[in-house]
Amino acid sequence: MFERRQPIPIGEAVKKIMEYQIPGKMEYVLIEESYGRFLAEDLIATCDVPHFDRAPYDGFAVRSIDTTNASQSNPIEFEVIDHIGAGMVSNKVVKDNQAVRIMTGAMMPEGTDAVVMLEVAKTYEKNGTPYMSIKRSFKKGENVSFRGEDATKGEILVKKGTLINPGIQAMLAAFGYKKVPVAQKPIVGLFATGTELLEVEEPLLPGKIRNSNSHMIAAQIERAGASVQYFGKLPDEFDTCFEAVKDVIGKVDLLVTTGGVSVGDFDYLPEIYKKLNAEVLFNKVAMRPGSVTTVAHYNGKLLFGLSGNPSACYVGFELFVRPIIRKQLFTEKPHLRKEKAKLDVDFPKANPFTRLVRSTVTIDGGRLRVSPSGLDKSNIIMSLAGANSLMILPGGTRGIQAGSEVDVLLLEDQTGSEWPW
Ligand SMILES: Nc1nc2c(c(=O)[nH]1)N[C@H]1C(S)=C(S)[C@@H](COP(=O)(O)OP(=O)(O)OC[C@H]3O[C@@H](n4cnc5c(N)ncnc54)[C@H](O)[C@@H]3O)O[C@H]1N2
Ligand code: MOO
Ligand SMILES: [Mg+2]
Repeated sequence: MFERRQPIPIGEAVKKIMEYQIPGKMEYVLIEESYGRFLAEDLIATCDVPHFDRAPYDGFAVRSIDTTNASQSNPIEFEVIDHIGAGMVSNKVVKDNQAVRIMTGAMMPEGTDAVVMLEVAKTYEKNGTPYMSIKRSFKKGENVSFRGEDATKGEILVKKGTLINPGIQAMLAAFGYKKVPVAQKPIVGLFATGTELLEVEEPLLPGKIRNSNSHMIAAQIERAGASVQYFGKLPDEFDTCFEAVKDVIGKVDLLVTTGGVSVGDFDYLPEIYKKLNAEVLFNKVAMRPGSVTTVAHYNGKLLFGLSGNPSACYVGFELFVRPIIRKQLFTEKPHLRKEKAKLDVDFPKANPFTRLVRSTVTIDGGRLRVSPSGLDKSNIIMSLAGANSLMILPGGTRGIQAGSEVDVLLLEDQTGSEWPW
């Protein structure tokens, strides 16, 4: 008897997956290798930045009190007693009407509390001794970059789970993190199933197609922040697939398969889950494409049976695999970022399931606009190239008109959402 599957809403399916507590793991990598990784600990200031008062301009370090009476009609003269650049430290103590010629980044000499920019000082020599004079007063602290103005020791600056960007690289260096605590990349095992599949380099044959999904998913796994362990393609043969799947489960953190998950005579994933005695969390989701996406739990591991249809596979990955990867990377917002956008075209046909349309979001006058990036069928590959988002069209009895506001999930954005539905 044919077993009819019971579709569950997307939000419920995501929830079932996210209930699995798969703890993230930490490792240390050299700062040179940390760009693009996720912080495994809060980034804390290990020192004040800067850790000394310094000059933000090229000029003269003075005691502001000596400048009080300076004016256009009353220039005040200073004897220049030392000359320092960044990295140099003056050992002179600056006294009444004395100054140190100082360059940007150099430490303020003892006794000084203001910097006169080169442009406003008149310089000259008297008997071989350098002097300078100014025609305006300077306040205490004027033109000084103070110790700790950028960061104070002990301050929490970046939260655990944040993607390391070039700015964070600068901070890590400034605080002396030669080794950076980052989230270990979860290892995602990957199989493509299908007797019809050819390798990329093989010539086309009748009834056969090139295996494009494994390359697509490998890239999605990397985009999500994990490592892919590709185990190759499998023919649609039960025993071969069962043994192969069983064999690798212990070697990976998550296992993704593509194809063979629907109700066809050669779709063996459902039977494989049964024979493994895996707990199937769901085998039908009320969405298009990707309705056949099946997720099972076995021996502490999640097994993701993504559809063989390329677009269905792609969408299934982004909705269900990405967040569990991001969770293991300590991200607080593991889901795709959800925003509102104005729809550019009509979708007159009703659909009972929520549709996730591969789309292109553009920014127009500061507002998001969205249109499909190509044909909206689950067996389509080409619409994926221009997809920077998934437009969410709620299921129902009516279509949706151009000009309506719709939700979009942004595929390239790193901010994320806590919980989309
Ligand atoms: N009677 C029913 N038939 C189908 C149903 C259904 O509910 N009842 N669901 C349809 C839906 S929706 C989808 S989506 C597909 C899902 O099929 P499977 O996930 O079992 O995948 P396959 O049958 O193995 O392949 C489907 C399709 O995708 C191509 N494919 C597979 N692997 C790859 C790959 N690595 N690279 C590129 N293309 C691949 C494959 O050749 C097929 O054309 O089932 C519907 N049927
Ligand atoms: O799983 Mo299918 O993708 O709904 O067309
Ligand atoms: Mg099938």
